[in-house]
Amino acid sequence: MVPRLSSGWPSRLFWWRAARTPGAHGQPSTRNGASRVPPGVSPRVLAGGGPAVRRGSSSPSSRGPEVALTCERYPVRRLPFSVVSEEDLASFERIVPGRVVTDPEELEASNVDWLRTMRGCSKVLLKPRTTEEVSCILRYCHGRNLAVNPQGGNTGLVGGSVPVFDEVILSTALMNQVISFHSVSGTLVCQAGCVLEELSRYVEERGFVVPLDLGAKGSCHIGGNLATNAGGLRLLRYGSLRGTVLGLEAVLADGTVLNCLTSLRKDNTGYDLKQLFIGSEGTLGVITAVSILCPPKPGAVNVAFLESPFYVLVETSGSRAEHDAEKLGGFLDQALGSGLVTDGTLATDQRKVKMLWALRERITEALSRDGHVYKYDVSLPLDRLYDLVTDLRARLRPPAKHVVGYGHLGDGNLHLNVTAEAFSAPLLGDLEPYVYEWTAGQRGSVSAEHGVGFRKRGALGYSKPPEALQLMQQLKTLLDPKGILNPYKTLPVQA
Ligand SMILES: O=C(O)CC[C@@H](O)C(=O)O
Ligand SMILES: [Zn+2]
Repeated sequence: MVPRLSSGWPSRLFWWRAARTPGAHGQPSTRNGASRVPPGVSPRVLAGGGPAVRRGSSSPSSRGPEVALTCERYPVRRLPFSVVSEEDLASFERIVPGRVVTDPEELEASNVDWLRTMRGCSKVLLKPRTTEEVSCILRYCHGRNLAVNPQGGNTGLVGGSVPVFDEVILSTALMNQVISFHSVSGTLVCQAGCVLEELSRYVEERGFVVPLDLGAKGSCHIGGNLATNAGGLRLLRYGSLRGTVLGLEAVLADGTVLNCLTSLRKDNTGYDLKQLFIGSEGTLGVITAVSILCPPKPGAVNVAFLESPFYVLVETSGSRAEHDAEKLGGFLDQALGSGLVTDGTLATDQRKVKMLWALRERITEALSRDGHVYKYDVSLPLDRLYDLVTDLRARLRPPAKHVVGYGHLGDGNLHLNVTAEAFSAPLLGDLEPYVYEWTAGQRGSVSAEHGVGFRKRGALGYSKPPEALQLMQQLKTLLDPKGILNPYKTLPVQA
């Protein structure tokens, strides 16, 4: 069911299909089992709808019952870090005056993840504005053996951005300044706490685009994007952050500032150290500033939305509207003529393009309204991408409600989501390790783009050999010997 497109042409390509598990309740399906609209997306949205809901836009407390403490739901033991004392709070107050948050209500939003499935019990949140302040905080915490949870927009889906116990939360929210923008090369240098959507607006006003786009753009921070090596909606077109990031600045666990914030296109001076921090999820250092290459804003954008039983969104971007329209028209004629595609709609004007993208971007939000969501984010060979979904639909019974498969077709990335009314340990047992074994059987990856965080660290062995895991551990010990940075995350669970 994959439309054949000339290689390298589509800039973004997504798909989804939804169906109920046997015996589950939910919205009516069409005869072939596919919903007419993506799950949870109302026809009103299809017809024009409201603005896209941003991940993180609704406060956790406004969305249902109390979230269970992570340490009560999952088998995890607190490591022997110190406990924050009154004296520590006074020291923090000297480092970031007026920006030490201890109010439990304010802390709640930072202790709970966006999915509302993980909750820490941190007693303090710090809001530095500068790299020097981050350095002082880490030097202090290192000396006192206090664990630290670096936090950006808290939009992650693997529990990497919230504390597991009482880690000090170090937020980048106030580190939101653009440092420089080069109007010829498109090189953007900014602090880590800049919100992705605001950066997008900033560079688009100057004729460029950020090479990264996500449903969570309204809340996520660029530093968090780098720390998690976020993939997102433009990866097929512009490649991963590992290619578009030119440099970064990070603060190490002991407070050392590592300034690799270059903007050079070529720099072949030995190890590419910035790559260590991209995707390290705050376990090796706290990213404080980034330098990123922004491509020119495309002059023409076309979006095609093609229909059933799979829904595919194809975006093309180029510089000459007539040329692009002709190519896309040729493809659509061929796809419709061959019966590969049954129906579709095409958009070139901004409003409709945005509306079509909202359908895709809001699936995560829609799923979160369906109860507890078990999320898997796997890379698979393209010809097996959907088999895992079909397989699970046949296997699972209630309390599973919906098994939804969507993702990034062009990247071979399946987002497998299983919903249930509430968390169920037996259902988790039905899903894991089955999903991971299935993925490993295809030589796939158990985390295509969401990272490892707290949730996937037990599954790393399905995608990396023991030697690679050992090297990861050695690097962690080298850079953070006391293990204070984002503990309980990203590295394999220690026996
Ligand atoms: O919610 C998910 O499973 C995927 C979220 C995100 O990576 C997306 O592609 O929309
Ligand atoms: Zn995705």
